[in-house]
Amino acid sequence: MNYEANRAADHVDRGRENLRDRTPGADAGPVVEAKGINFGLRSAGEDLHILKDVNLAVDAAEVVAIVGPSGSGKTSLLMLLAGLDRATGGQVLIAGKEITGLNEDELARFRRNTVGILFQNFHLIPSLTALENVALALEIAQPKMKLPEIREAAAKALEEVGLKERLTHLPNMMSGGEQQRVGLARAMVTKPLLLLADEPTGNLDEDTGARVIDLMFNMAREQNTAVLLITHDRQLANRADRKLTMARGQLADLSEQQ
Ligand SMILES: Nc1ncnc2c1ncn2[C@@H]1O[C@H](COP(=O)(O)OP(=O)(O)OP(=O)(O)O)[C@@H](O)[C@H]1O
Repeated sequence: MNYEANRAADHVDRGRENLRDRTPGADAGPVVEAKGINFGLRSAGEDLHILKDVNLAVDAAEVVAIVGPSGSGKTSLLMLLAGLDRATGGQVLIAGKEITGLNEDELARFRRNTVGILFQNFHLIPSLTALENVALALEIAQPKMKLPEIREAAAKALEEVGLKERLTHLPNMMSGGEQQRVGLARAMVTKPLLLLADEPTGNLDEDTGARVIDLMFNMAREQNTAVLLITHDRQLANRADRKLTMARGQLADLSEQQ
C-alpha cells in the first residue's frame, strides 16, 4: 500500500472514530453524502445517462430505503456509493471524505474498512463454511488482527444472527434465509460505517425476509451504522426512517408526501 492510500484510509478511520464518539444525529454530519451525482455510460453505440443530479445524505444509525421501477438506476447508485463504480460527475463523500478521486488501491482499502454490502443472491463463497465466510471479510479488513480473535468475532457475529449451530455449514447446506443471515454477519462483522443492501429480501419468503430485516435494523442501530437499502417490498420500505424513490435516474423523497 502506498503512502497516499494509507493516508486516505487513515483519514477514513479517523472519520469512523469521530462518528463513533458522537451521538447519532448530533453534528457529526452524514455518513454518506452524494452531491450532484451524474452517471453515464456508452452501450451499443448509445450514450446512456443513468443517474441525473442525484443528491442524498444518510446519517449514522439512519435507515433509508430506495424504491423505484426496474432499470431506474437504483443499483447503479449503490455501486457508486460503494466505490465499485465511478460517477461521471458530482461527489461521493463518506464520513466527510471524498471518494470520487481515490485510486483503485485507496478505493479497495476504503471499501474493506468502511462499507458492508448485502446482496440479493447472498454472494457467499461456496467452498467456505459460514464461519470462514464471515472470518474472511474481517481478515481482509483487519489484516493485523490475530486469527483466533478473528474467528471469535466471526462466531459472535453468527451467533448474533441466530446461527450459532451453523458455524461449520457450507452455504449449500443452508436455507436462503440462513445464507442471508451469514451475508448479514459478514457485512456487519467489520462494524462498517455504511451498510448498502441491494434487495436483501428479494429471494426470501415474507417471514424469513422480515426476520433478516429485523436483524439488520437492530445491528445497524446497535453499531450506529448508516443503512441504505434498495427494495421492491413496500412493507420493508415503510419501516425505514426515510423512503426515497428513483425514477429515470432521479431521486425524490417520498416520506414528506405521506
Ligand atoms: N454496464 C451497463 N451497460 C449497459 N447498461 C447498463 C449498465 N449498467 C446499468 N445499465 C442500465 O442502466 C439502467 C439502470 O440500471 P440499474 O441496474 O441501476 O437499475 P435498477 O433500478 O437497479 O433496476 P432493477 O430494479 O431491475 O435492479 C438500466 O437501464 C440498465 O440497463
